[in-house]
Amino acid sequence: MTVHKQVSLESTVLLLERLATDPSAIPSELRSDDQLRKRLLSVIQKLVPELETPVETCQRVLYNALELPMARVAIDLNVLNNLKESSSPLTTEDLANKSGKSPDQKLLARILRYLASLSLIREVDTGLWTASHFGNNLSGKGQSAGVSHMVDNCFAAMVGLPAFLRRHNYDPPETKDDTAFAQANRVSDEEKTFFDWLKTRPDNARDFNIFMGAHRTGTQTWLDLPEITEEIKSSFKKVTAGREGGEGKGVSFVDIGGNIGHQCKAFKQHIPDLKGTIILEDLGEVIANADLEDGIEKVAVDFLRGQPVKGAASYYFRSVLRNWSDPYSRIILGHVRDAMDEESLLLIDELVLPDRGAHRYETQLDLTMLAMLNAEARTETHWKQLLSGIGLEVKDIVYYENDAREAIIMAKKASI
Ligand SMILES: C[S@@+](CC[C@H](N)C(=O)[O-])C[C@H]1O[C@@H](n2cnc3c(N)ncnc32)[C@H](O)[C@@H]1O
Repeated sequence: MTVHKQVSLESTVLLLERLATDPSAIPSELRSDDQLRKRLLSVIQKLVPELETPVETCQRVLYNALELPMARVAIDLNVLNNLKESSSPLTTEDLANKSGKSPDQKLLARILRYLASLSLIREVDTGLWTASHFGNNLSGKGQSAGVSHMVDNCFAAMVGLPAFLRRHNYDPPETKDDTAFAQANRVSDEEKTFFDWLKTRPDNARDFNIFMGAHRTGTQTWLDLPEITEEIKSSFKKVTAGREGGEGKGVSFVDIGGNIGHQCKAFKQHIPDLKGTIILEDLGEVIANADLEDGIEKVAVDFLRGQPVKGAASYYFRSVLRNWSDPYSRIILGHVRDAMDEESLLLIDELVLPDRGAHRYETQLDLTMLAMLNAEARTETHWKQLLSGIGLEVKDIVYYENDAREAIIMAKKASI
């Protein structure tokens, strides 16, 4: 029995070693069978902390803070993309020449050695480098903007969270001005919130805006849900019926805090036959960067102050209310409630956390919202309380991603 166990364990380890050293040997079924792939990933991630010694755990965890900043450097020096685009391995000197930044070569070699030790790139010979699956995964436009956003915009707040929580005796305030973000960045009075701070930092804002187009975790989108798109179509018919101008003058979709219009464009693509105007709302300086097509209009709105578009078929928030604690969310939602017709739909595209067993994708987002904005990701019970407290009734919650439970919460004005 023991011998059998040893033999099968040894052969399992050998097999995994072979796959790690030569990723081309990974069976294609493992990449194509998503369930099996996720099971293997989950088991490996759970086994690592179980098998480590204290020294190994410290080596892995204590220096973790270096990983993302050095990925940021790799992106800055264009290392990942240069390797991805090259058909043959590149030397340190090649990478220095192609970086556009003339880095010191000894420094670059140290950085590359570190990146290779994390598998962000591969070291095929002394001073000779090639791309890796891991590095390629981070090199896309949205992903590399995400790395830059995390390091340049969020890192100080994350690192400062312990001191902030100590200062507040582990009972953080709900205000938008006194945050770990504000404390860590020692912000001036005019830029106390992250969104105010972005106003004078166009490079940081650009990375944030690009990342917003790629920040969701799965491949499904809410627009793949026919039960929701059919509801919008039906609501559009009802809100425009009997109105002057009819369907031609109606508003089908208002994306509130819609950034530079990723979802407005997706909406138009998914429901091209729906008449009516699509409206993108965000702060003036944000929509100034939105490049929109016909049929989508932009309106500069501070959603804490009001909702100018009345009686639209649908009002949509994606990843917005997670930025605001309950008192602010009540103000924002209250303005929308006042603008809604009886038949208008409120669509909240958000994480809906389970009461227990939350996924890492959910818990890490929740605490990032705390660090940046004194805000949070909410459970189903919390969402229902928040909405019913201001006269909005949840009609349905439709989940469309399972790891991080992304869902559409559909609500209407509560009948009086
Ligand atoms: C986390 S982003 C989500 C963007 C977009 N909905 C998405 O899912 O890609 C939050 C958005 O809220 C906008 N925002 C922040 N404060 C605002 C305010 N007071 N009024 C209007 N928009 C605001 C930001 O500019 C940003 O585009």
